[in-house]
Amino acid sequence: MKQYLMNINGKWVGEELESLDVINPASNKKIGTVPIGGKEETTKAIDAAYVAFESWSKRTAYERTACLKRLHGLMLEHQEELAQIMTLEMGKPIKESRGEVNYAATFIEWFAEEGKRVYGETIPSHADNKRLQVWKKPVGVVAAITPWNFPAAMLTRKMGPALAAGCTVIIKPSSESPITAIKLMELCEEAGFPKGVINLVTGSSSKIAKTIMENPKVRKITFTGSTEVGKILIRQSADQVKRLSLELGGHAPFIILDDATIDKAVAGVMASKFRNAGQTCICANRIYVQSGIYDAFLEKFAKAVKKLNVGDGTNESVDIGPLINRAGLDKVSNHVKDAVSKGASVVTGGEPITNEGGVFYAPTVIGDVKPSMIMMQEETFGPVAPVQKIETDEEAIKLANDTPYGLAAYLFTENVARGTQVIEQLNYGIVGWNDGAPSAAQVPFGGMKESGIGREGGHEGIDAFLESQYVSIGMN
Ligand SMILES: NC(=O)c1ccc[n+]([C@@H]2O[C@H](COP(=O)([O-])OP(=O)(O)OC[C@H]3O[C@@H](n4cnc5c(N)ncnc54)[C@H](O)[C@@H]3O)[C@@H](O)[C@H]2O)c1
Ligand SMILES: O=C[C@H](O)CS(=O)(=O)O
Repeated sequence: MKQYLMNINGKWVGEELESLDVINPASNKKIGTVPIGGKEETTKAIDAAYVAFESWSKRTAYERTACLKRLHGLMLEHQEELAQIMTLEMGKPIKESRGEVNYAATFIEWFAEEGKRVYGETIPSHADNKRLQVWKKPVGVVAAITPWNFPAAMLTRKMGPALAAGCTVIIKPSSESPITAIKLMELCEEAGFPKGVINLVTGSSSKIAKTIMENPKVRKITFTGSTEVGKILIRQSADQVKRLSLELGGHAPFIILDDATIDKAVAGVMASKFRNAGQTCICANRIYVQSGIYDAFLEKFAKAVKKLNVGDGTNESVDIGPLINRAGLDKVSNHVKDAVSKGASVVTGGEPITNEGGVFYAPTVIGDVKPSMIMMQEETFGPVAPVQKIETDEEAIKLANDTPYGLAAYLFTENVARGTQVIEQLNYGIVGWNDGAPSAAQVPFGGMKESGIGREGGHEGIDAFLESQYVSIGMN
């Protein structure tokens, strides 16, 4: 059984600490251990990042870009190794894991270039004896806390811009899938990032976060995870006014109007809903279908869902892997039971699948749903697709916006004017219009309302790691 370690100031450490097990959710078997780091280790990581910041922030953007480009190449070279460990530790089908490694690498590649375009400004002066400028500076030491469901991409979506901007980082991956981050750390070493620029700690998230929040050397927290934890971090960050970027929970409405192309809509829902077994922040959580095509859509959709192959993600033919753990399976089961108890009908699926100790749930379509059902209000985070019939565009907009979340929404209609008028009224940071898979490195990804603060990806993604310094120059 491999004992993986933390990396602090260029050294692999933690073998003397108590460790936690990393479990393969497809088999319930232990695949490795990681150290349970706490205050001492986190403080050492912060100190290392703080010291390294002095030199790293003064490197030219071109020097930083060179490290990032080497990391990009190494990620592609090690795609299979990274994908295999990702699938083992969190269950994602291997073909999706390979895709995630490529997707994760695009953030490194895109921000390697973006770092060379951190431009300041000159501002027309109001007085002939003054010159007004805006200089851009890296925010400082950054703590990055990431979720389990995209263990590579959610990390590089933070590391890429932070490092390109000249910041140094402390990474805290999810304890459910820490090994992918450790493997990425190995590649960062090989890419030649100086010691202390990137540090990785594993273990007690609350103790690590508390140490981060109480240390003035950390100027920025970038978090991806649940809204509940995001709210804890907002409260904790207040004492030292730490900068925050928050990528939080979602509850995506998927609206299909009667002029949509049904086959395109089915393909869109399949891509959005069943990616990572429905364990993504932007997957369709509520599917609203206009009455004129409801029956035809439901028939084709259910037929496509029944074809999905469930099993161990290391098998190339598998489409749906396990849920992340027993708690995740129980949540999905409870959401379905709640819906059925309130009058919903199971069109297909609706049951857990017992398979070699793993935690699997059958790809499921639920009909006759109502807004009062839990799955229509909270993230199910599983392969369950609730479908509700709607009559008008206005009804779809009202239902779609009736949530504290505002991350992603989807609309399928072929009518440009109609689509524009609907989307203008949707309170969501991301909208897939006839597209079930909108994510990319060059776009501003993030949510409104309780789905987060700020954006990751695109030029806004690097702005999150920069401070603007206004300089007024007296010429007399
Ligand atoms: N908006 C996005 O881009 C995005 C992307 C991926 C996942 N998510 C959301 O993340 C959630 C699933 O991921 P998860 O289960 O890993 O989320 P989570 O909030 O349980 O954990 C996220 C990270 O925070 C850590 N953490 C847990 N409690 C903490 C605390 N008190 N203080 C500091 N850190 C703490 C965890 O160890 C993990 O590293 C879903 O809600 C999903 O929608 C959002
Ligand atoms: O789970 C949330 C991720 O941000 C989804 S994506 O990989 O960015 O599409």
